[in-house]
Amino acid sequence: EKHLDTVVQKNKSQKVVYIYSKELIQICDQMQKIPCRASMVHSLIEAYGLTRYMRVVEPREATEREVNAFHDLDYIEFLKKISNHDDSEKFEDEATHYGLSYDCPLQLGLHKYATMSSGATIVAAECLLQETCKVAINWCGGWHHAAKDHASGFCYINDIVLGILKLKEKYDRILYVDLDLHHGDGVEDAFSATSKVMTVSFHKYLTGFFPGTGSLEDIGIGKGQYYTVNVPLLDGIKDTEFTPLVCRILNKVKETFRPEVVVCQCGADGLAGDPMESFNLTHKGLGKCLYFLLQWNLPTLVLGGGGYNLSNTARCWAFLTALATGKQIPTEIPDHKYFIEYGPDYELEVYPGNRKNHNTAHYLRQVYGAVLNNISKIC
Ligand SMILES: CN(c1ccc(C(=O)NO)cc1)S(=O)(=O)c1ccc(-c2ccccn2)s1
Ligand SMILES: [Zn+2]
Repeated sequence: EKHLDTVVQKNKSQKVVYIYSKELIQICDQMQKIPCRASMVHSLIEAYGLTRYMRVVEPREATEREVNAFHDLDYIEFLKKISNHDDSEKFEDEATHYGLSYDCPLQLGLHKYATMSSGATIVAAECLLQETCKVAINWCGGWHHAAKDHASGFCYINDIVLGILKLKEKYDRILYVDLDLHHGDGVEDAFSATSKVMTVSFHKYLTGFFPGTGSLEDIGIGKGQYYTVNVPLLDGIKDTEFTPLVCRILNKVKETFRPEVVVCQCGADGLAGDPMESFNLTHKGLGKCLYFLLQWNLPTLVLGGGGYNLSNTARCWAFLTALATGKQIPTEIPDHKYFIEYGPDYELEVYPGNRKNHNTAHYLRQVYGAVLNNISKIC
């Protein structure tokens, strides 16, 4: 009896946890800036038959207590208040005060969306805490810009910070890796003064490009000095430069910081073909970065984020899901509800464009040298 129980337990701990429910997808589909993206991602993962190799776990809403562990009460109360009024114009001024304007449009059900997508990340973190899995995935999470007192960059509640606070209940040293095109400012700011959470962000850094933070000189403060790592990059970077840079830096981070758990934000707006028209990455480049992290065999929380070419984002995250489950998937897109969106080739591949790469070898050597110099200061 005991033997069987351990076998079952072991088997469960091998499976990747995949956070999903019809309600979660239906709510996330309503986000104006990424309409139906949640459905496209889930449908492709299901069409590739990957859900059978994962333990599907339903999310719940983040509780007020969990949300207020990071966010200010007045901001969350306001979010709740305007989310249920369709005449939100009368709150215009207050809305702007909380960052709820152009780039974080007001829409009905916003509060429910924010608490569901962050509850999903918290449930994923709980699965890692309970050691019932090694890898937990929430493609509806990864909202790295949300600040404690205001919305920013399409992000309302910072599910990543809430997930890390949950992991802190058990783990002492937590590594956060941000592969999104944009700087993970909200997560960095939350932990810039502590040496217990190391944040490493790879992003486009150019005057006037959102959010404008994340320079080489941005290394953390007080006890957190050197536990914030920023890798500022320029337009046009390709897998061949991005992947080795990421892996070499993460290798040094592992040696010095010795993380016990990893949180990886896999924003897909750095892919070739994204409307952000910045980086020139493919799903394979991001895949090699995630694969490198998974080889550490540490509990790993995998999250989504940006990604505005919806079919490329679905291609990428289906590929990363297959990689996490150790399954090969064919390059032909399987028939499913959104098949038509994958034309004209109907294949998994995302091909790099031939946009100019502004990252010279000299520039990348400078950045790499400065970053490694900072990391080596960690005792
Ligand atoms: C609100 N902004 C964002 C949007 C997304 C992100 C993001 O994905 N972060 O990870 C960050 C900031 S913003 O002001 O820079 C933009 C608004 C609309 C943008 C856009 C939309 C489509 C194509 C190109 N750009 S960028
Ligand atoms: Zn982004």
